[in-house]
Parts: sequence; C-alpha cells; structure tokens
Amino acid sequence: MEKMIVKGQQKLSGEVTIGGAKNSTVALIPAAILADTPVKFDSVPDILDVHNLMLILKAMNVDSTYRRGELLVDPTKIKSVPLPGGAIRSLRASYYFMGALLGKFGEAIVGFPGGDNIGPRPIDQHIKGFKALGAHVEEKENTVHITTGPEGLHGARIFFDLVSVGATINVLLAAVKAKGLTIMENVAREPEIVDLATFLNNMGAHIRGAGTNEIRVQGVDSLRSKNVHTIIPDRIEAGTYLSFAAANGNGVLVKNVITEHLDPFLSKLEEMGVRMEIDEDEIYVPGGDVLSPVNIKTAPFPGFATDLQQPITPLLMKARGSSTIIDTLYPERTKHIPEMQRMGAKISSKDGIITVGHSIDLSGTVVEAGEIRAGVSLVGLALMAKGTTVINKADNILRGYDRIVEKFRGLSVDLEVINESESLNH
Ligand SMILES: CC(=O)N[C@H]1[C@@H](OP(=O)(O)OP(=O)(O)OC[C@H]2O[C@@H](n3ccc(=O)[nH]c3=O)[C@H](O)[C@@H]2O)O[C@H](CO)[C@@H](O)[C@@H]1O
Ligand SMILES: C=C(OP(=O)(O)O)C(=O)O
Repeated sequence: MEKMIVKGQQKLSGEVTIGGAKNSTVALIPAAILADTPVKFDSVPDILDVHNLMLILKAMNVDSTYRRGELLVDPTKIKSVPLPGGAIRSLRASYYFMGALLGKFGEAIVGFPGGDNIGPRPIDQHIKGFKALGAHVEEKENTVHITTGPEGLHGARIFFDLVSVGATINVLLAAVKAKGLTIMENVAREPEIVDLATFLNNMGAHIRGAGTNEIRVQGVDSLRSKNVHTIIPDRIEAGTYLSFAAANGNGVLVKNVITEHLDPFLSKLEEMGVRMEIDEDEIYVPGGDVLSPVNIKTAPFPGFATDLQQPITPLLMKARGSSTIIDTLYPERTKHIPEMQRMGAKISSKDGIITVGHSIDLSGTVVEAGEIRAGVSLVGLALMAKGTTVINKADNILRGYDRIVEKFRGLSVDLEVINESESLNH
C-alpha cells in the first residue's frame, strides 16, 4: 500500500506533457496477444495497470519488456491458460483477455475483474456479444468460462442494450478473427476505441466505423504487426492537469493534447470563465480567473466524461456559487465526498445530484483514495488547503496516473509517495 503526502498551498506553474491514454493502453495490451508477431507500442504510460497486465501476460507465456514508455510484447509462444485471479483482480480491463483469448483460441477462462469501486459494473453486454458470436458462456465460482465448438466463432449482428466501452472493445477483440461479418450496433464512440481499431487494422484487421455508433468487422485469419503503435494522449490525465491549473495555477502549459477529445470538458471550462490559449496540441492556462458555477451531466463520448467529474471538483470549488454534477453512468461515484468534507469542502450528494459550493477554508488531514479519480481530486484539493494532507490507498491513483510525482515536480509542486510497508520497517 502506498500513501501520498501533499503539502498545502502550492501553486502549479510550468509545463506538463501528457502520457499515453490508460484506457487505450489497457485494451491494446490484451489485443497484442491476437498478433502472430511481436508487437511494439510507444507512449505507454508508466502506471500500475500496465505492470499488472504484464504479469498476466507472463502467466500466458507471453514475454513483455517495458522501458521509458516503450513496451514490447511477444505473443509468439503464447499458451491458452486459465486466468482465474491474482493480477486479474487488480484492474478492470483484465476482462479484455476474455475477448482476446476467445479470438485467439476460441476459449477463455478468466476471473471477474477488479478496477475502480464506482458502483455496480455488470458485464452482461460483453456476454451477450460473445454468445451472439457463437460462444458458450458459463459463470462458475467468480470465473467466466467461455468456449466454442469445433467451428469456432462466426460473425453476427449485435445490438447492445446500452452504450458500453468495455463491451464494445471486448466483443471487437473476439470478432476480429471470427468467420464472416460482425455488425455491432449502439456501440461506444470513445477515442480509445478508435485507437484500438487503428492498431488492429494496421496489423491486417478489417474494422470499419470505429468512432461512430456502428462498427463492422470482417474477420481475418492472421494479424501481423509491421510498425510501432503510438498510443493516443490521455484525455483524462490532460483534463485533470487543466482543472488543477485553472483552480490553483500560475501559468501552466499542458502539452500533447488532442483538443477535440476534450471538447465537452473545455466548453465547461469556458462556461466557467477559465481563460485558455488553445493551440494545435497544447493548451496554456494563465490561471487566476474569477469563475462562475456550472451544471454538469456525464454521458458517453462525446459527452462530459464520468472520469472527469471528480477531477473538475477542485475547480468548481473556486466558483462564486454552487455547481451541480449528475453522473448518469455511475451515480454512486461519490467516494471523494466524505473525504473532501473532512477537509472543510462544501460538497454533498442527494438524490443523485452532487452539489459543490464555493470552498475557501480547506485544511489538510488524513484521507483515503477510494478509487483513481476520487484519489486524484483529493490531490487537487490538498494543494489548495492549509497544512499537509496524507492520502492513504494512493495505489489507486498510481493505477492510472503516469509518473505523477515527476510531473507535479515539473509544475513546481512537491508531493511524495511512500510505501507503507517500507515505512513500517524503518
Ligand atoms: C478501462 C476503461 O476503459 N474504463 C473506462 C470504461 O469502463 P467500462 O468499460 O467498465 O464502462 P462501460 O462503458 O462499460 O459502462 C457504462 C455503463 O454501462 C453499464 N454496463 C456496462 C457493461 C455491461 O455489460 N452492462 C452494463 O450495465 C455500466 O454499469 C455503466 O453504468 O468506461 C467508463 C465509462 O466511460 C469509464 O469510467 C472507465 O474509465
Ligand atoms: C473507472 C476508471 O478506470 P477502470 O475502468 O480501469 O476501473 C477510470 O479510469 O476512471
């Protein structure tokens, strides 16, 4: 277990370069096992999820090496083995091995995934998709057993009951090598899905329509990597630094951003009165603006991302008045609220509406990172508070924030991560 120590009243200034998107990376790594050649990625974030996925690869006899943002995955000696638990439970996206193993071997035994505790996260739509492709799916002792007959998977028309990032990706991973045409309707349109389709198409897959609400996949027999795949920038990491820069910054340049991926977020910042200089792939925030409250409702892409509803909270606390947030995807994504209240923040939740008031009297205390975005929003608040904040369970933040200590240092902010077991031994 890690804990993070954040000294209060530190303003951000300087530059930060955004890393590769966590939610692309965690789909691309399982997708790599579909290849019949080694695969190379760059702009890979240094996050716990990547290291845990590498452990899962190892269990399948897939070698992988990570160095300075480059990840090499060699699936040429892969073995079809059950993945009942262990690292599988450390992250959400381990469920992508269901689709990838099914596509590769026509069978998969994978434990139920972990990931952020943000309310119920069923996988019925993933299973509906696998079944439509001809798989037999059984759930036994917290493990999903997926098999096919000798004829393997076949193309199908699948209409998803709701828009799900995970189900879209998982079914795509299985369909890419199924026999014939698969038509997936009512799919998610997130940029990370487009990134995955680009990677697979560059290896010889036939995927059309990624980024729209209908994806068509013509199955192929083999996928071979011919070039390095550069992962798209993390729009959620970018949004987090932009929010903190606007709330508590003294001139911050956020580099390596695809601004179109942040449109709904940037338009909320503009509505609040945040000044920004938006260039092709970077955004400068001077800071120090007088801000107005706003109302936010999360929605699947291109709506306002649920993963940014907590990171924008420190900024909402600077507005002159009360803002509201409705998280339509995860109404129970409120783990930050009691922690922030203990720091003196005016934030509450009732009947699915989070109300964030003007909060200026904040003090550091001991808090807990209940999940990744709850945790990082506490970092934002801690930097504005008086005194020091200790954030327990900081592993949840390190799951998905690339080299966070180094990046904050580049923004003139000092924070420390301490391994609790090590500190107990000293
Ligand atoms: C690794 C990854 O990319 N994680 C992201 C992904 O999670 P994840 O892929 O788990 O999220 P989904 O898009 O699947 O979930 C959207 C909504 O659909 C519901 N649902 C989903 C699948 C299903 O079979 N049945 C069902 O009811 C979920 O409970 C949720 O309310 O998208 C979320 C929504 O943008 C983000 O918060 C996560 O950061
Ligand atoms: C919910 C998130 O991640 P995961 O789906 O990996 O738990 C997130 O990144 O905010």
